Amino acid sequence: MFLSLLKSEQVGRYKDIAWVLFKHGGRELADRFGFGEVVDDEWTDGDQKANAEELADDLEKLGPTFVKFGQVLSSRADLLPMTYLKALSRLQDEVEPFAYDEVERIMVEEFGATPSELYATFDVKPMAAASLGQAHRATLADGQRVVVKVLRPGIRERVQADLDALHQIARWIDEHSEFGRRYHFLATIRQFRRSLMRELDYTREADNLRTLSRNLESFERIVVPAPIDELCSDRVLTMQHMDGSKITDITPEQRTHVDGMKLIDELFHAYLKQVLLDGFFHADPHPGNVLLTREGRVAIIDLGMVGHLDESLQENLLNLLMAISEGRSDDAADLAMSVGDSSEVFDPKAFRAGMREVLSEHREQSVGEMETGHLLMDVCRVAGGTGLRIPAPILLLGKALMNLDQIGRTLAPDFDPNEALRRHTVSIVRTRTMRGLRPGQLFTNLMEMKHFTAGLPRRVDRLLDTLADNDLRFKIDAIDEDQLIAGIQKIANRVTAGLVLAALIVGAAMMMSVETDFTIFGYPGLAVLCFFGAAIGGVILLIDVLWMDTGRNKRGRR
Ligand SMILES: Nc1ncnc2c1ncn2[C@@H]1O[C@H](COP(=O)(O)OP(=O)(O)OP(=O)(O)O)[C@@H](O)[C@H]1O
Repeated sequence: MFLSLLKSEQVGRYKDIAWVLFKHGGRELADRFGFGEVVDDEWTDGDQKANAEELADDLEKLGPTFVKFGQVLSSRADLLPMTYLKALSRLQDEVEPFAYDEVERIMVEEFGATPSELYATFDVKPMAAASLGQAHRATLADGQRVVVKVLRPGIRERVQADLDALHQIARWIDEHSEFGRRYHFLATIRQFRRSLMRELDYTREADNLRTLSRNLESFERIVVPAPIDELCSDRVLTMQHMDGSKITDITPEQRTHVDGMKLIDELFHAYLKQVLLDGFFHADPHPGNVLLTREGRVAIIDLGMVGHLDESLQENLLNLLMAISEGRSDDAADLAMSVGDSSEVFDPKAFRAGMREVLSEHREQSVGEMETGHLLMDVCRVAGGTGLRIPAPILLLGKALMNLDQIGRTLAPDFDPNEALRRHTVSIVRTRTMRGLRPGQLFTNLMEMKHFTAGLPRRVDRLLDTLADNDLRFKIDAIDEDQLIAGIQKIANRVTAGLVLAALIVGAAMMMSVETDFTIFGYPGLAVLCFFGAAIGGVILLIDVLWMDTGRNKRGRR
């Protein structure tokens, strides 16, 4: 057993982690490790909810790395049922704050001065204490209100040790279980390590705030706090204070003061722009990270976790979202398969059937119930269940859109995300075209796909039937070289004759003004002869053209 390979002081921690994973990892793993029957297949909804809450509690007890791990798992619609995703999304990381002495020590180490020397005021009591850091209210010398986030002391070392343990366990699971082969646990942990290590560097979060703020500057109802550069380091982040309440906490009275429909529409548009145009998006827009400011704007905070999409994934995702929102299940399945990575056990037939079922279920929903995020999460669930691995940014996006659906319900219950998706996508495609991002292909895809795909299944069906009957024939019209050359020669002769006739006419016209004794009908004789010559030649050429071409057309029809 792999536990025997570890140092004795690590064993206790590994055991705790392994136990939680196996306890909730399903019967397959539990059996494999001889823990007995931990999970029963015949769960009722109530059992499942209770187990999901228990998983959230167990992860919380394991500490900050696992609280973050739970938050990441909450986007894995391909791996876990919705009840679990919901329980994990609520995972609280309100933990015990650390002492102000530590804050002071970190400030001195980072900037060589204490908070009272660096800020005009600094609230000793933290406004929030999360697993990775805590936030304090402060003001600058010019009176500007700021929030100062300070990284928890010793957190990097602790997270590193936990990640090492998770890495070992994940590798073991991948090598020894069907579950691991299907879901590539190790790849998930590697990615988790990368994103968590980035979250532990506040200079990155400051960069993310700057980038998002720049990308969203055209949205007048959206605001992103600006970092205060001279008071930022990898362990301290000072940024503009956003004066407002969390969307989840707004009162019905506050709601009447804002145009909820416009706000959510702009927020939705901003998200689509982040994902489909900028390829850089806020990966954690849970309602607690979105504030409604006193001026009636939406503030986006906590840019610790961001998602990146390259251009080709953006394009595929755009087409996938359109196919999903229009209920074109076969197109959506094709697109998902082109972005996904098939495991050895992938079953395309079951995937297509699942997609059809999910999209038809959602088609029956009324406008108010439509949830794009939920829909995308369901697509990921079907993919995971049939062995198709969906890229992490799409999973993150599913969760982000689901959070937006929730924010939408709070701000404007009548908001229709599907309609908004279609409307904003058109403007996004236009901007992509103007920016020169593979415009032709994308635009054609979007605008023509609908009509093209309507007839496509029928055409493909017919083609496949013919192939199956071994009755596919090709008709090839070969070119007769001699005839082609004769034809070209004829064209050349006609063009030359035309040019000579044109020259005669121009020459005749020029001679009209020449004074001469030789006249015909009172006009210069040479000019009149040239005109006649040109007219007779023109008529002959015309007859030749009409005669020959009509004859060829008739032959062609025969
Ligand atoms: N710019 C800001 N303006 C106003 N309040 C803020 C601002 N930044 C953070 N806060 C408050 O501090 C809390 C913690 O901040 P934030 O979510 O960024 O911390 P975190 O440690 O990254 O949390 P999490 O672990 O949930 O990601 C927020 O929920 C919010 O109440």
